[in-house]
Amino acid sequence: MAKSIDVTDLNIYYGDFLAVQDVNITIPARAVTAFIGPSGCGKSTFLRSLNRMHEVIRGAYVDGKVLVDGEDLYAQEMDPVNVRRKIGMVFQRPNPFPTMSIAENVLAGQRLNSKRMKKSEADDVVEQSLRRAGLWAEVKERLDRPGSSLSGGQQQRLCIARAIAVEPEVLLMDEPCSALDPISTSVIEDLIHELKNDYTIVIVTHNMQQAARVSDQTAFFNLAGVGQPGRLVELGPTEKMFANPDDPATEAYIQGRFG
Ligand SMILES: Nc1ncnc2c1ncn2[C@@H]1O[C@H](COP(=O)(O)OP(=O)(O)OP(=O)(O)O)[C@@H](O)[C@H]1O
Repeated sequence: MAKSIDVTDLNIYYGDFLAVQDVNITIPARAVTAFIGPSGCGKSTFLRSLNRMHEVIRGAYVDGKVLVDGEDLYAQEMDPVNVRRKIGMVFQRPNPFPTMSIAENVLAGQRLNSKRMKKSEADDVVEQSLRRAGLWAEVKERLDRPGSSLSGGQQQRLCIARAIAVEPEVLLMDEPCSALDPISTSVIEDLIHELKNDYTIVIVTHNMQQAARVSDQTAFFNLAGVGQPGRLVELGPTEKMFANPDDPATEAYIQGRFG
């Protein structure tokens, strides 16, 4: 199920503006890769290029290659909708469909893919996805209540359940805990740890402790200067990146000297 991602010479544009320049990176399967770096260096932009969400913005495009287990995401015959099904995304603010029930929220991806399911099959997807997202015990008695009736941390786990219900190969998470309290954050971090047995996970985070806790490898992005594109400065095993990075800018950022 989980797949590795190989990015070669990727440039990412918003119209004429080159936001991220010349990224080369391999993201391994069944591991967590963290993207860190100061505001505006292109972490979210790069993340969105990994499931073709970037091009949803008018005038936005990329050049270079993104291969998922050798398959070119940007090949002409590749359907972006299918790409987004295989490479799921969880956003900063929990965004369940507010009027849909908890169960319908979990099934929303399936419905979008117009997958017809028997009731028993749908019930099974709901239960399994909520179990995997660590939310089942808390919501099993109220599956028909609206998604908006849950707390922020529960809503984020519901969004994770929705993302994994379609059995993606990769899970992209853009600051998934930044709107959550410390207890919910810790629940989500445990969940990430659990999910990496089956998924390729990429997480953008501003929280250095979180990157150190949850990730196996860390990628540090930075800007060469104001108005310059973001670049991948250093990539390495998380322990090494935090204890003994090669680049002085990585060290300065991790130590909180800028950003
Ligand atoms: N929709 C957009 N249209 C034009 N430029 C954009 C758009 N979104 C982001 N940018 C620009 O692209 C660059 C990278 O932004 P991005 O949001 O990817 O950075 P980031 O590292 O994720 O920042 P943060 O940590 O603050 O979320 C910035 O210069 C930003 O202004």
